[in-house]
Formats: sequence, C-alpha cells, structure tokens
Amino acid sequence: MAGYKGRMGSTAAQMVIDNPDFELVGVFDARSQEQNLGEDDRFKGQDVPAFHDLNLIKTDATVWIDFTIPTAVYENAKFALNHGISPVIGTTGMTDEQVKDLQALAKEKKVGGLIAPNFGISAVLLMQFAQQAAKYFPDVEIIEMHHDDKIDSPSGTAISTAKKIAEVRQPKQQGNPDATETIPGARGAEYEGMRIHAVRLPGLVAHEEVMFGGPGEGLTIRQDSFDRISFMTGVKVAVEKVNQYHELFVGLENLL
Ligand SMILES: NC(=O)c1ccc[n+]([C@@H]2O[C@H](COP(=O)([O-])OP(=O)(O)OC[C@H]3O[C@@H](n4cnc5c(N)ncnc54)[C@H](O)[C@@H]3O)[C@@H](O)[C@H]2O)c1
Ligand SMILES: O=C(O)C1=N[C@H](C(=O)O)CCC1
Repeated sequence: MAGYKGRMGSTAAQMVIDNPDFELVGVFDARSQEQNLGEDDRFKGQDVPAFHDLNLIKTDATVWIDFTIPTAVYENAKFALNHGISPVIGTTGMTDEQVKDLQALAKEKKVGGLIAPNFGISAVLLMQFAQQAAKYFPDVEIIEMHHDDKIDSPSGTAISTAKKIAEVRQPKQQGNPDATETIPGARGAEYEGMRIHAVRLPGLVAHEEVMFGGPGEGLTIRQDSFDRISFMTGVKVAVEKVNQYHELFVGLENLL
C-alpha cells in the first residue's frame, strides 16, 4: 500500500486488513520516517513493515495499491512492474506518455495492472452514460467538484470523462465563437472543444456533473462520492482480478 498515511491509502489499507482473503504485507509513505504501521492508531494490532524510501522496499507483495501524488506515482508503478508486482493505481495526474510507458513495461514484464481514475461505481457508470448521451448532445460541459486539499485539476475522472466523450462526439465549436473572457479562465479548461470546470470546497469529497444542452432541452448526469468508502468496492475487485492479466488497463470498467 503506497500512500498509506493519506486519506485514500489509510481507507484502502483498512479495507485490505478487514478482508480475510487479503494480507497487508507492506506499507509505503514518504510522509514520515519514524512511524510504522504497528504504532499507527488506525491500524492497531497490525504488524506490517513500513517503508519510507522506494529504493529500500523489500516485499513479496503480489499487488501494489497506489494512492500517492502525481509526481510519485509513475516511479512507484515502474518499481512495481519491474518487481513483478501488479499495480492497482488510484493516483491521478499522470501524463498520457507516462501511462503509455507503463503499459509497454507491463506487456514486456507480462504483469497485469490497472490505472483507475475513479474506483466508484457511480463514476464508472456516469462516464458510460455520458459517452452514450454525447452521441446525441455534442454540446457538453463537465463540472467536477472535490475537497479543497486536492492538488491536481482537473480531476482524473473529468479528464477521463472528456476523453470518452471525445471518442463519440461530433467535433464542434461550442458556444459563441466571438465570446471573450472578462476574467481569464471564466469559461474553464478546454479539451477538444469541451469545457471542464474544477470546483474546490471544504465539505466536498468527490462529485461530478456532466451537463448536456440541445435545442429547448437539457440533460444533467451527476454522481457523488459522499465518503471514501465508495471507492473500496472497486479497489477490492481490482485487487482480486488484476493478477489474471498480462497488461495494464486504464479504467475500472475493464475489470468489472
Ligand atoms: N481512483 C480513485 O478512485 C481515487 C479516489 C480518491 C483519490 N484518488 C487519488 O488518489 C491520490 C491520493 O489522494 P488522497 O486524498 O489520499 O491524498 P493524501 O494527500 O491524503 O495522501 C497521499 C499520501 O501519499 C504520500 N506521499 C507523498 N509523496 C509520496 C511519495 N513520493 N511516495 C510515497 N508516498 C507519498 C503522502 O505522504 C500522503 O500520505 C490522489 O491522486 C487522488 O486524486 C483517486
Ligand atoms: O479525492 C480525490 O483527489 C479524488 N480524485 C480522483 C480524480 O482525480 O478523479 C477521483 C475521486 C477522488
């Protein structure tokens, strides 16, 4: 478990501990040198080796769960693949090139893995429904809403939603071509003619709305993760299945 001291890492570590079919064989976090999992209140009674330096990790793990940060996840995933450990990556913010590199490495090493921008079933379904709707409604805006500690924007889920929509959407100039922004950024980020808006507020966890508009009608699709427990069903499925493959998938739907 990489990032075990974080919001997601600690939730996922607890899920692993609570699952009789899984064994937590090691944890990794760059945050602090001195604490090990046995001393951490959240994991009382567990005796699991804790690592704080990627180069010092020694483990016979079969799966590497990663909820760290965008600048760490690529090296972490490479480490896992090079050691024959299947990565289950929830960390967002990797570039398309980094993902391609990792997919090539997984194929070369014959190791299965998954990168999922969102492990929530509601988000996976939202992306599928949005892709379906975009065939009929090419005018679309994506609004993602997250807690205010999130460091990457737009969210991995929003990028993934936009990519899925772009696969089927008839490319078009959306909005008024003569429009100007009185305050730069007012219209949000642009991806293939679509606009993505990132909201950050305390009290939120992870939410997304995809709004479609057509002549005289509109369609809004929304999903909400009210609690990080919402991601655990997906992480569990991934951990159970990922070793059956020899390639690195992107998107939980590939394993459902
Ligand atoms: N795929 C999903 O369903 C999903 C759901 C929630 C969050 N996320 C993503 O998961 C990631 C973590 O989110 P979070 O809210 O738990 O963040 P967080 O800040 O609470 O936790 C990140 C943890 O990573 C640790 N870390 C930082 N640098 C590290 C390094 N170099 N090596 C190892 N550990 C390091 C930090 O010390 C921290 O404990 C983010 O990218 C977020 O977007 C994905
Ligand atoms: O809390 C976060 O950070 C989340 N990030 C993911 C993203 O970037 O899409 C998924 C939901 C939670």
